[in-house]
Amino acid sequence: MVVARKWVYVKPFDGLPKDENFKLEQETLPDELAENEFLAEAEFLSVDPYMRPYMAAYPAGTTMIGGQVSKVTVSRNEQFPVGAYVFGNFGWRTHTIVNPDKLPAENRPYVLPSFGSHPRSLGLGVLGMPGNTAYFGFLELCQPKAGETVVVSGAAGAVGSVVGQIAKLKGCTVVGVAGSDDKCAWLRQLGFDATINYRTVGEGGFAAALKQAAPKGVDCYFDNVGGYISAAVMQQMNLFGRISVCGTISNYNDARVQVSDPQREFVFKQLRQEGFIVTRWHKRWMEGIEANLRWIEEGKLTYQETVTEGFERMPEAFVSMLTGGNTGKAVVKL
Ligand SMILES: NC(=O)C1=CN([C@@H]2O[C@H](COP(=O)(O)OP(=O)(O)OC[C@H]3O[C@@H](n4cnc5c(N)ncnc54)[C@H](OP(=O)(O)O)[C@@H]3O)[C@@H](O)[C@H]2O)C=CC1
Ligand SMILES: C/C=C/C(C)=O
Repeated sequence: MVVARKWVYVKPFDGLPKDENFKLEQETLPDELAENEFLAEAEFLSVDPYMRPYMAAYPAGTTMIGGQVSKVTVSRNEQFPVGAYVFGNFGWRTHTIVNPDKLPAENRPYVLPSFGSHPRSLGLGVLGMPGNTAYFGFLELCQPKAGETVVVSGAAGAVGSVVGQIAKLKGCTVVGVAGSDDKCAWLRQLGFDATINYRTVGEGGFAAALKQAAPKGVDCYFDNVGGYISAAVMQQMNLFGRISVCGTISNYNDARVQVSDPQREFVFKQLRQEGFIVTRWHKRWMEGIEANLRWIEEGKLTYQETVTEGFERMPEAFVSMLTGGNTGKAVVKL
């Protein structure tokens, strides 16, 4: 008999998530698997920003959504043999019975490719959804060219840190915006040409700091945060600039801030802005993972993880990530 533990969303979020929004529960799983099913035992779980806005679409009583790296411990599906490690969007739970055939194509679990000497947890970060968000969301939408200036907000996180490094690989000058001096120092170690600690310069000083960091203006903006940071970057875009809108974490917990109307910039500088959800590229998923793994193996792409130990600490790790407690990818190890 397998008893799964799971974190249930028991009360709608209001502002920053709090303990009262979550309840740790148990669920006894069936003893027998049906044909095509397998049992997955979680090893690493992901905490991601999207969980905050996406949960608004789910009723109280739903298990928290999310990806995990897990081990197949029992199987009646030859594509997922016992002992294989898989990525799946199984939610915040320790054990899950899965029938992949019943899931939509863009949400199917997959067996992790070999990461060589690198940890399997990278399947939640640079070699998983956030890494692919950087790879496709930046290269496809920004179409960067050597010599251009790229600004990345949320630059020291899972997605942003990879975007900035790919931009350097493409020969760009890269400016990273992040929320602490330590994060900025790490970005410069990664090769970022300039950094801005947005918390130190504040909203009033941001435009001047950006002008100093990007004196030739901005050709590509990879936007992870929205709000006043993005409004200021829009004002300093160059002719024919491209903006990839990846996320707006600055307003996931709060009301949207008022920013000045950016439309004028779009007309006179002939800018192009496009939002995306990374599953748009689900048919090319392994291309992104293989490219990022190759760059890691070649020493051209570096990663960092912030690991919280213990399933019972999932809500704590989630809130910490939303408030800047992570550098690189935030994961929870069971
Ligand atoms: N479109 C898509 O398909 C996808 C979009 N995303 C989006 O990408 C963004 C980054 O995700 P991910 O890399 O996983 O997360 P991160 O690893 O970057 O973690 C979140 C970070 O956001 C920063 N942050 C929090 N509040 C603010 C704020 N008010 N202003 C500026 N920065 C803030 C914090 O860093 P700091 O200390 O710098 O403040 C925090 O560490 C999110 O907006 C997310 O929704 C992610 C995956 C897929
Ligand atoms: C898949 C993730 C989406 C966002 C907006 O974070």
